[in-house]
Parts: sequence; structure tokens; C-alpha cells
Amino acid sequence: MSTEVFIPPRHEPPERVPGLLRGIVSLRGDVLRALPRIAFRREVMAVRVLRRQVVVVNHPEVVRDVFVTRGAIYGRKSHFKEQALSPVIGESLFANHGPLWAARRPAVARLLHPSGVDRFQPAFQDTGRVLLRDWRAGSAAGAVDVAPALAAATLRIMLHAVFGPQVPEDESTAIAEAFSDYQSRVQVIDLPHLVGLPSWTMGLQGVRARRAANEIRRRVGRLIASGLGEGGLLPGMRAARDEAGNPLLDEAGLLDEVAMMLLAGSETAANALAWTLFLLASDPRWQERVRAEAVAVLGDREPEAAELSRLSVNKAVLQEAMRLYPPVAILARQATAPDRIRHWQLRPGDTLLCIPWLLHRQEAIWDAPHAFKPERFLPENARSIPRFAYLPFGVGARVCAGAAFGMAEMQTLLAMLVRGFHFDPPEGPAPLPRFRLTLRPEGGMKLRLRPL
Ligand code: HEM
Repeated sequence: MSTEVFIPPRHEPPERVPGLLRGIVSLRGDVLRALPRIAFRREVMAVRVLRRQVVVVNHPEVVRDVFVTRGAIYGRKSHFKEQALSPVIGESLFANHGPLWAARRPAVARLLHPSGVDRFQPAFQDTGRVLLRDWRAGSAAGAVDVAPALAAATLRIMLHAVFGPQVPEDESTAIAEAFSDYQSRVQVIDLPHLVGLPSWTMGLQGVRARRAANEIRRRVGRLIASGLGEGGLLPGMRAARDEAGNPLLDEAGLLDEVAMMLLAGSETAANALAWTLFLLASDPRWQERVRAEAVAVLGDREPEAAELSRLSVNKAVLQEAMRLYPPVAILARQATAPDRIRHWQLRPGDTLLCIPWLLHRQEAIWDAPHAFKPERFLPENARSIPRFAYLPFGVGARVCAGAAFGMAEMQTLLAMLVRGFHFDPPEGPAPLPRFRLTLRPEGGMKLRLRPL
């Protein structure tokens, strides 16, 4: 058996930072591709783009210092994130800050608290069954593009979690397609803001992006009005109260938060799973280890919530996939007060970035940073990973509220899928990552599946 380590594909970083014009062109397409080789070694970097300072922190201690110790200054999402998300999620807490965020965050965090995640296990199992059914039917035809199927599956899980099990099956496919369309159309870099133009210029997202956003909100609004919700999170969201005992969310607030939950909880997990399957298809030894563990722990039963902690190879593989391909590849904030990071001065409105794509491959921290080595995350090794070096779920006060939900969902689907199929790599060129709102495989993820 080969002991070679698999080095998954990525765009080769340029030797130097591209000039402003080339940089702007590459920023529009994919900011990660513009990061030069040296960025993987630097602790802090700064770029001035005409009127704005952009500071990138890329070392665990600096990340802690800025995102945790001085987190209050950086509680606001960057201008481009706010602008890119608001057509879909409106005023939701995800893109908001200050009193609105402070009031809504605890309510949402309570609903998604790790202690209650077990109740969603039937949604995970049910969707795993649907994927097995669909892929068994599709695999005979050759390669299957697992990316859109996983996007629909994770959306189905979120719909089930929010509205209960009665949501029509085709609704998840329709909303997942609209999300996908939105992501490929929306501008993820706010160039007007960086060069000092008024903020409304980016508010003019393209017609296609607007249309996709409207379609998502129309469908979600219809589901909220339909009376579905029993057994899901919706009744808890309606019942949430502020400190004065008044309803926390009016109808508009409810639409914003449900749309946010569907977006935050589906594309992220779908991309993490698509990259995981690709890595396993490319490294059959790890594929076999995940499968052997699933068979040893579960036999041919579907995973129960209490059994997930025994699937440590499965978890390590997912964690390594999110190290190499972090679904949220950039954490972006704007300074709300003057601040200084090392010798760089930030003014209110300047941008602070932590780029997990860089931090997770920081050469001073990770051995063989570009190699697929899930053993790093096995229980016996994971303790040596520095805190704040690995941030797939973000960091500080705005850390992901659905991390436990996401891990349980991904572990369940992965265990069911590796028991159902052998995955082989795609024919032709390997997929490359493309930065949009999430880190997606460019052109989809066509894998060859053999039913087991
Ligand atoms: C693999 C799955 C997931 C990944 C990688 C992920 C990642 C993230 C990251 C990185 C953030 C912080 C973004 C930032 O600081 O700019 C975040 C925020 C958030 N996520 Fe997740 N997420 C996942 C799944 C979920 C799920 C399943 C839910 C809901 C059920 C969820 C709900 C949220 C919410 C509500 C926030 C906003 C927190 C705040 O701003 O206070 N996420 N997520």
C-alpha cells in the first residue's frame, strides 16, 4: 500500500503582490488567488488601497489579541460582507452589530445550543437516506456532481430543522439553486468602498443577484406563512422575547433570521462535505479508514447522536478538510474605533481580515501545511494544535452559533455515505477552490461513485 501523502490542488500563489490594476482584476474574481507566496509566512500584513487600510492578521496570538481581547472594536462585519449578504438576509444578526446583534444572538444561540442538537438527528439521517437513494440511481450514469446534491441536502436539513419534517422535497432543491445562483452573481469585494466611493454603489448588486435574492426571500416567506413549523425551530423563534418581554422578532425580523439560518447552515456544510469526499476519493487509505470505523461502530445502522463521539477518524477527516478548504475562507471586520495593530494604524471603517485559508496553511505552525494529513486531528495529536490557529467556525464573540449542529450533521452524512459508496477521483483536471461567500469547488465536484 502506498504511504504517499496527498497534496490537494490549489492555484499556485504569485511570487509578489500583483500591482493595483491586476490586483483589482484578480480581487474581483478571487481574492485568495492574489495572495502571494510570502503571505503564508507573514504574521501581520497591511495593504493600503487608496483611502482604506486593510490589515490581515495571520498568527494565533495576534488573532486572539485582536478578535478576542479587542473584539469590541471589531464586532462589525466588513462593509463588503454587509453589502453582499443584506439582499438575502436583510437586517439579520449575521450581518449586523451593536444592540440588534446583542439582543438576537443569545436567542439564536439558545435554539442551537450543543445540548439540544440531538433532536435534529432524525433530519440528518433522513437526508442521508435521500442522498443514498439519489446517488444509487445516478451513479450508474458515471460521474456524479456531488456539489449541488450536497447543497440541496444540507438545505433540506436546515428546512427540516426550522420548519419540521413536512417541507416539500422540491423546496430544498429550488432554494439551494437560488442560493447557488446568488453566490455566483454577487460581488464579494467592495471595490467602491475601498477606493472611497459612496457605499450605495455596491448596493447595486447585479440584476441576476437581486433576482436570486428575491426568489429566496419569496420562497422562505411563503414557508413561514404556510403554518409549517411544528417540531422545528420556528415556534421557538416566534416565542423569543427581549428583556422587556416583547417579541424579539416581528414578521420582517423572522424572515431575515430564517433566511440567514438557511444560508449560514447549508452552503458551509455542503462545501465542507464536497471537499471531504474529494480528499477521500484522492486518498483511498483514509477513505478505507473512515469506512472501517463506520462499520465497526455502527454496523449497518444509521448513526445515533450518542455514537458520533466514537467516530474519531470521521471527525478528523472533516476537520482536516476544513483546514485545507475552510468554508468561510475570510473573516472580515471593520474597525469601529481608531486602533493600532503592530505598527499599522486603523481608522474607523478600515478593514481587518483573518483569512483561515492562510492561517490554516501558516508555514510556522503546520507541518507539511498543504498536505492532507487527518492524523493531525486524531485525539492523540489534536492537543498540540495551538488555540486560535484553526478557525473553521470563526473566533470570538461572533463565533458560529451552529458549530455543534454542523459537525453532527456532517459526521452523520459522511458515515452514511462512505458506507454506501466507494468514491473515486474525477476524470480530468482536479477541481480548484473558488472564493465566493463560501469556498466552492470551481465548476462543481464530479466524483465517480461505486455502490457498495
Ligand atoms: C460546516 C458548517 C459551518 C461552518 C464552517 C460555519 C462557519 C461559520 C463562521 C466562520 C462564522 C463566523 C463568520 C464571521 O465571523 O464572519 C459563522 C457564523 C454563524 N453561523 Fe456558522 N458555520 C457552519 C454551520 C452553521 C449551521 C449549521 C448554523 C445554523 C444551524 C450556523 C449558524 C451560524 C450563525 C447564526 C452565525 C452568526 C453568528 C454571529 O454573527 O453572532 N452555522 N459560521
